[in-house]
Amino acid sequence: MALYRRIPGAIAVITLTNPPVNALSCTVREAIYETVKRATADQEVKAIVLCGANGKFCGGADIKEFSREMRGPPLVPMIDMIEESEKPVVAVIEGVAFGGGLELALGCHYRIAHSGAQVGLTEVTLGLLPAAGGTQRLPRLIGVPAALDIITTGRHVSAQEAVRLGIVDKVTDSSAMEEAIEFAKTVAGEPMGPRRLSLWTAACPEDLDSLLEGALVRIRQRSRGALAPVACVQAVRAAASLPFAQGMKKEQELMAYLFTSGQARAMQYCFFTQRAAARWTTPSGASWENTKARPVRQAAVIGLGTMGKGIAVSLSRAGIPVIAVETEQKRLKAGRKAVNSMLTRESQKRGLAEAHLGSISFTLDLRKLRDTDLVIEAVFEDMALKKQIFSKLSSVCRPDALLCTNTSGLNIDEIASAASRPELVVGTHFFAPAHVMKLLEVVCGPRTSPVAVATAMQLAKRLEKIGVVVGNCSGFVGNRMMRPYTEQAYYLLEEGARPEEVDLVLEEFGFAMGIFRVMDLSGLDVGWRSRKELGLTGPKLPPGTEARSRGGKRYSPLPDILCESGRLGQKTGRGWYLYEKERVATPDPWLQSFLEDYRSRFGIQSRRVGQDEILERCLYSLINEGFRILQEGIAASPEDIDVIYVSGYGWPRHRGGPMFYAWMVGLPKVLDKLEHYHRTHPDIPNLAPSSMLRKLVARGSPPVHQWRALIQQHSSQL
Ligand SMILES: CC/C=C/CC(=O)SCCNC(=O)CCNC(=O)[C@H](O)C(C)(C)COP(=O)(O)OP(=O)(O)OC[C@H]1O[C@@H](n2cnc3c(N)ncnc32)[C@H](O)[C@@H]1OP(=O)(O)O
Repeated sequence: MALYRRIPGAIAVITLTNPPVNALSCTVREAIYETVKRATADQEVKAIVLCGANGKFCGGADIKEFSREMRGPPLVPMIDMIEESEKPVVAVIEGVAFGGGLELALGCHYRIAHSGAQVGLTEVTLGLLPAAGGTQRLPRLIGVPAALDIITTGRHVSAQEAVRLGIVDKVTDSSAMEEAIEFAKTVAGEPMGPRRLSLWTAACPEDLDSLLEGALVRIRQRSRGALAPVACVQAVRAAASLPFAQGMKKEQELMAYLFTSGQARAMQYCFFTQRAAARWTTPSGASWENTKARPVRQAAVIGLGTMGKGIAVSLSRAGIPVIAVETEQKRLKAGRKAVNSMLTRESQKRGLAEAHLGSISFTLDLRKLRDTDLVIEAVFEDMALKKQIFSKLSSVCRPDALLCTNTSGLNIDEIASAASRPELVVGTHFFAPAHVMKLLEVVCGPRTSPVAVATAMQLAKRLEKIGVVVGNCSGFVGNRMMRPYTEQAYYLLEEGARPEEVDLVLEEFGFAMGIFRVMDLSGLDVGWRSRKELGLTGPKLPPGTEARSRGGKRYSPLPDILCESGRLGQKTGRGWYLYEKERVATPDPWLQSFLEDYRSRFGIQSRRVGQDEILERCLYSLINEGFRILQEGIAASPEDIDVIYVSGYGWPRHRGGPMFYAWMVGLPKVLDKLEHYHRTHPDIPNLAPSSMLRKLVARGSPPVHQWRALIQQHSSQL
């Protein structure tokens, strides 16, 4: 709702009241209409102040209403009504003014912000555009180039930048409300015509076409295939070239097209699932609601390799004092230097004073961890080494200290077996670079206690990461699903495709990089090392093993052969591609003839592999593994899998995540295709459709949010 009160000085104050973010629900819109009408009709009122309750102006339209039938007054005429008011309307921006919230403020005649506030036209992140006049008023207010950037990225703009750009008229460190009231008194009685943005003309550069073309190029690089940012560019073009009323018409047309699109649905699904992941539960009844996290006042990181350094920086950035441990003086020195320079860059970028960072001390002595609340071990993926460390930690750390292992796939329970308190051992799978990537898989072993899970999830929140609770199995959720995906990519090469063909299909789907470019970037030796450890290649491979088969299943030795010949990816200048200019991947003629030789050596008839087959075999095999993960209770819900893929594996947000995508495609189609590919490739068992997929199809393919109820009938590893 919106509360109305009159205060001395002939001011009407209208307060949006809809916790937690004062979203513009149907009731709020009705109340705004009513209260603004009341204020404009009241002879005693000379100016109006519009604010939000609880220190937040407004988080925009109520996203929950998007999936229901639209009720109540629409936003556009409501904002027009405010702009048309003869009495000045001053918006008090505290906390946030996002999406429709900022559009509402742009309809006001003045905007006063608190220094801690943020503004933004965030609609594009929900697959929409700012269709309550935002695409037409913002360019008129701050010019086309700056508006184009804000509208197409949906980025959050600080109050300081907002005042610099002219989005707000004033920023204050003290009470924005008091400032606005005093200001409103000074402008009462002035003509408001010049303050109506709809009457302004957008300042536009001469080379408008090249500005817009440049934006489209950046959009294609950032989110290929996404409709909303392209529509945003078209709407801003209208603001630059058409009168306001026609621009508004264009904005509405574009919105009508986006609003019902699958992409908008997918992105709104991502918004809610990301928040739902924090509300973890386990079948034992433990949950975020009934389990208290232990406070973490001091943390330690063991190992200052790539992951350890990023984790230490993340902790420090969250204001947590860190003790960083290494085994050798040389490594300690190099680690300290790297961490300190990362922190310096970080504080410069964020304008943070050092006081806001947690201190980091460096040591070779594990005994220094005796008072630590939480330790994150981040050494190499070597089970024996990890167990040794956990055994030592058990004797040096406090009995209640939480012991976390940063592993991308090792058995948490085996690591925990080396600790004297296995219930306090939890997996924290960070993603590289750990101070940048948002995802944290919190891996729960069979003996991990709810308190350990709660503390790790709370830590994720403090580190501004998205924590997702997963069960213990090789590769957990994310990496386990990657395996069949990468394997299919190798098999497609064996059968006749080229790396650039596979990558192009995946990039057109929306991944920033195809799988072969990703492997070249991270280094082919990463997978090689783990295949050697698993005895799939290298010295542990039993003599006489068939080259293209392991345990009766198809195996591709292609990546092993590349590694053996020193092609490790970007770092060696060649991998699946050639890198003559640093980081620029070009198709390599050598690889082409190598693949031809390989096929003829193994008697493989090369064929033209179509784009549909590339996409289906790669994605459906990954999705199929997702269904198996659900069946085994390794993930609590399909939504959790989708959060993992969107926030940690570059799955395009406008496709919602693999499980959501499967549902959008149609589960019967996914099942049918998997059956087909399994029939034609019986030596690839993971193409056999999972029983969970069959079950969902048999039940009429219910929407994703209903799967959880079906899953609960199965076993759970959580
Ligand atoms: C007719 C079409 C018109 C479209 C124009 C629009 O306005 S589209 C909406 C544009 N708004 C946004 O994009 C803002 C989305 N919200 C946020 O970015 C953040 O929630 C926040 C406002 C920055 C607050 O962040 P914080 O971390 O403090 O809290 P949460 O994100 O956890 O949110 C708290 C709960 O509030 C729910 N919520 C947030 N925004 C909205 C919203 N606009 N509509 C409905 N609900 C919203 C959020 O889901 C959380 O709910 P829980 O049930 O507690 O999970």
